[in-house]
Amino acid sequence: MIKALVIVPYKGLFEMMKEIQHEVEDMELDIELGNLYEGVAIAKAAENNGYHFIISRGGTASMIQEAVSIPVIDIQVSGYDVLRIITLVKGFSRKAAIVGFTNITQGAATICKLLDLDIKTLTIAKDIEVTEKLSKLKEHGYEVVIGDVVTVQTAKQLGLEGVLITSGKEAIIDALEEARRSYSIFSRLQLDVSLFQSILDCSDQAIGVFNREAKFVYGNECFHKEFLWMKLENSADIKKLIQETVLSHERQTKTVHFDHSFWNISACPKDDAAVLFFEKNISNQAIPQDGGVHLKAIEFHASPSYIPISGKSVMIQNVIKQIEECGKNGAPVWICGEKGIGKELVAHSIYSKRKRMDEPFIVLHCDLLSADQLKALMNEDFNQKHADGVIYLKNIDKLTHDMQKELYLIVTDGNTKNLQWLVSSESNIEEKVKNGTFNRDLYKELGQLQIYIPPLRERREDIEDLVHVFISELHPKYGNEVVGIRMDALEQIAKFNWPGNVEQLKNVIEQLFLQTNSYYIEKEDVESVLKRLEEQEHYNNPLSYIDISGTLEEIEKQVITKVLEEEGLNQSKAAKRLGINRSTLWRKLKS
Ligand SMILES: Nc1ncnc2c1ncn2[C@@H]1O[C@H](COP(=O)(O)OP(=O)(O)OP(=O)(O)O)[C@@H](O)[C@H]1O
Repeated sequence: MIKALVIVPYKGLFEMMKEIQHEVEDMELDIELGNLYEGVAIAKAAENNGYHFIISRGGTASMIQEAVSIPVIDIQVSGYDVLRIITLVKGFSRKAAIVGFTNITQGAATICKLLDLDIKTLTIAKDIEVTEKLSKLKEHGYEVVIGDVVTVQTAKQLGLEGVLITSGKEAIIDALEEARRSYSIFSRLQLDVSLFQSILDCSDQAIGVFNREAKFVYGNECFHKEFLWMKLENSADIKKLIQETVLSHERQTKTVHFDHSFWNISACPKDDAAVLFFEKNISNQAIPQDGGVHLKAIEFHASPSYIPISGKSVMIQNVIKQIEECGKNGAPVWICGEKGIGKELVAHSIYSKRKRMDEPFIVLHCDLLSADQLKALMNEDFNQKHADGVIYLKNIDKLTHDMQKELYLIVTDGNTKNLQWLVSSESNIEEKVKNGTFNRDLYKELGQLQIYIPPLRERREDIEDLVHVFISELHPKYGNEVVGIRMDALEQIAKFNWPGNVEQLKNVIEQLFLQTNSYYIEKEDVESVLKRLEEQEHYNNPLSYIDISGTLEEIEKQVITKVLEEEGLNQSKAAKRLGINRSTLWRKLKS
């Protein structure tokens, strides 16, 4: 049965509604009296009470429709209503005008013409025009104004006679008829909606709809099982993806790490919203859910950011040339060099030279990767989806023997022939191959093309460029107060040995950027930061502070003293660390 709330703006209509209520059997009608804002307040309070429609009239109906999401049916002003009111007004001796929207004035003008009546009709497009129009009428000697509730109220405020066009029974019956028609369409649609809803709920893919502000609109059953939509709304990556989709009107795909899992998300634009299809990334099978270190063993970069390689040295220019060549043919490339020298950056650059960049760039951290993870990653599903992707094996020399064998089988398997393998290693790998600690076959397979990046201390002429690039990169992160570095400060930086290479330089520049209070990084700032670094290096290198020129006993004593210092002179702790008992420690110190 149709359930409707009728909100009427004036008392007379309330009474008439009550009368009609008893004659209507197929509808449950609740009737309330409320004009304009009062009407809106009533509608809002009742919005969730299971009504199919709200029925109201004129300005009150329009305002309610803006405030609630259920459909509002307007009791239209009928020709009978206009005729009725004109018949009434023609008896007035004072100058009268009909003011209202076209729904009133058009019919009224026709009737006045037919009956040869001298009643002016004035059409308004917006409520706010009423006061101005009525004031003008008043200036021209009009005393009576006929219209709807707003017109009549304004007329009264201006000292004019306001006559309300009331609704007759026919208009109400028409409105109820419209409610019946709408309900039958609505019920059919409802059936369709629940059919589509159940189809979406059957899907084992999570599907969510978000509006352009990244606010949640809809989610299928699987979506609600997988996610809390509030969390998704707050994810910066997801917000960005939605906004890009809505603005570009184009389908976007991205791999996002969310809630301890990787998700391949396909986002389709739909009007002012984005429909997101979530698929668990296969690398998750390889990731234990304990959120431990293994989480970082596999990284998917849907579109790795392209950072230009800076440096004017011949050595680095040579590296750039090699990247151009290696990028063209898709063959494996072995990138070697010390830690933090830019091996991953070079790998990204090779990827960016490829014709197609829609395949992911997958980083496997070989020092964290387990055999199970490797096997799980390279399954059939992976081969189907990412057959043309790029895999970067970071620090391949850290793989165990068994894993090296496993990897060799994968690399030489026909299914992976279209993958591009990029590899990095720090140490001299040929030595390891010679002494049998690295698998010769695997090296032969992956090491035909090699790019060697020389340490930073061997190409100090690159330092100036790098420093300026790093300062400019820090502006968006921390603001642009620091604009450069003094020449003498730069000289200090260029002299340093940089055991941690470009990565270490980058970190030091960030540290200097943050601690500098002026526009330029000064020499004193650099000196103090580098001094601290040297002390740290010294401290981290145990042999550097133990004099090994003495006898074994003397060296042993130095080691014990150092450990004691580190343990805050706590003998028990020092003895435990050294694997001796307390009395032995005491005896060795005394000797
Ligand atoms: N020539 C360069 N121009 C600009 N930035 C560079 C350059 N070389 C390295 N970098 C930056 O230095 C940082 C370290 O580089 P990257 O991570 O590629 O080194 P890596 O050799 O792969 O390190 P790891 O020791 O982790 O294997 C990165 O932020 C990278 O962007």
